[in-house]
Amino acid sequence: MSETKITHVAAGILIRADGQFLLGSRPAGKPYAGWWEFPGGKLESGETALQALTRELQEEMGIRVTAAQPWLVQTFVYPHAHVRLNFFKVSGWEGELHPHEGQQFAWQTPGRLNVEPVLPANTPILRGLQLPAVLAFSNVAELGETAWLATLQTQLAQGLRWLVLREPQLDADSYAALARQTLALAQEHGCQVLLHGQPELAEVLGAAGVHLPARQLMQTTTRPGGWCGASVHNAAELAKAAELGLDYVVLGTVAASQSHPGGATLGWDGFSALVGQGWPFPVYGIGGLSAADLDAAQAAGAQGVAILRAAWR
Ligand SMILES: Nc1nc2c([nH]c(=O)n2[C@H]2C[C@H](O)[C@@H](COP(=O)(O)OP(=O)(O)OP(=O)(O)O)O2)c(=O)[nH]1
Ligand SMILES: [Mg+2]
Repeated sequence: MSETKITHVAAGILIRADGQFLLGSRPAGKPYAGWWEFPGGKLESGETALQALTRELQEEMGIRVTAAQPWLVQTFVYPHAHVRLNFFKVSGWEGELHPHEGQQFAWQTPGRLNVEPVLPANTPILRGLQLPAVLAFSNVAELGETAWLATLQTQLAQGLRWLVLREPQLDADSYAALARQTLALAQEHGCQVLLHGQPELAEVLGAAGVHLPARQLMQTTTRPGGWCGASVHNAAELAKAAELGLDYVVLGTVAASQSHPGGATLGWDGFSALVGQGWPFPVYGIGGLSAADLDAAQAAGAQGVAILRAAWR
C-alpha cells in the first residue's frame, strides 16, 4: 500500500474578551461547503503552522494576528483528505473581520452553538472549549467530609463549575453517599461533577461523567459516555487517551507535592515536551500546583492546572 499523504492545516479560534469564539462557514466550491469551521487552511511548503495561520487569516478575513497560542492537534480521515489540524487560540488581532471568500461568520458561546453542522473533525475541539483553566479535585481525605462540604458550598457560590470527586480512600458505599450529596449541591449551581473511575455510578446518579485513574484508562476499551478524562504520566498513557477519544487529561506529577513527596517529577520542561507532541484534548498540569501556577502551566502548553489541596483553602 502506498503511504498516505497527510494534509497539514492551521486553524484559528478567535476568542473575544467575553468568551465567545468565531466560526466561519466554508465557501461554495470546497469540500464540505456550507459547513462551519474555524478560519484557516493548508500549510504551504516551507511554512510553519503559525505562519500558515497568519497568512490564511489575512487572506480569508483581512485581519492581522498579533497573539496566538498553539492549542489542540487533531488528525482526521476525510474521503477527500487525511488531515492533521493545528488549532491555535487567537487572543489578539488587528482589523475588522471581512468575509473575503463569501463566507459567513458567527460568534458562538462554548457549549451552546447556534449554527450547524460543524466539520466532523472539530468535535473534540468544541468540547475542549467548554473546559475551564482550573480543574478542582476534591480533598475530603484531608479536610473531612463536613469541612469539605462547607468549603464546596463557598466555592460553588464563588463560581466553581467543574469538579472531580476523587476519594480513593472511601469504600464503595461511602463514596456513593458522598457523590449523592455532592451532586445535590453542585447541580444547584450548574457545576459539572466527574466521578472517579465509576462510569456506572456516574450514569445512575446523573453525574456529568467520569475521571479515570491511569491504570483503569489502560484497561478501558470503550470510552464511557458523558464527559471523560483521565490521569496520565507518560506518552503511552496520553496515546491511549487519544485513542479512546477522551475529553481531557491531567498530566503529572509536575512538581513534588505533599501527597507524593520525593517522587519522580516531570517539571515544566518534561511536561512541555509531552504536550508538544500535539493532542486532540486539553492537558492539565497536576502535582503540587495552585492557581498561582496557571501562567507557568499555560506557557508550557497546558490548558491550565488541576488542583487538590489549594482548591479548598
Ligand atoms: N480551516 C479549517 N479546516 C478544517 C477545520 N476542521 C477540519 O476538519 N478542516 C479540514 C477541512 C479541509 O479538509 C482542510 C482545510 O482545507 P481548506 O479547504 O480550508 O484549505 P484552504 O483554506 O487552504 O483552501 P484552498 O486554498 O485549498 O482552497 O481541513 C477547521 O476548523 N478549519
Ligand atoms: Mg480555508
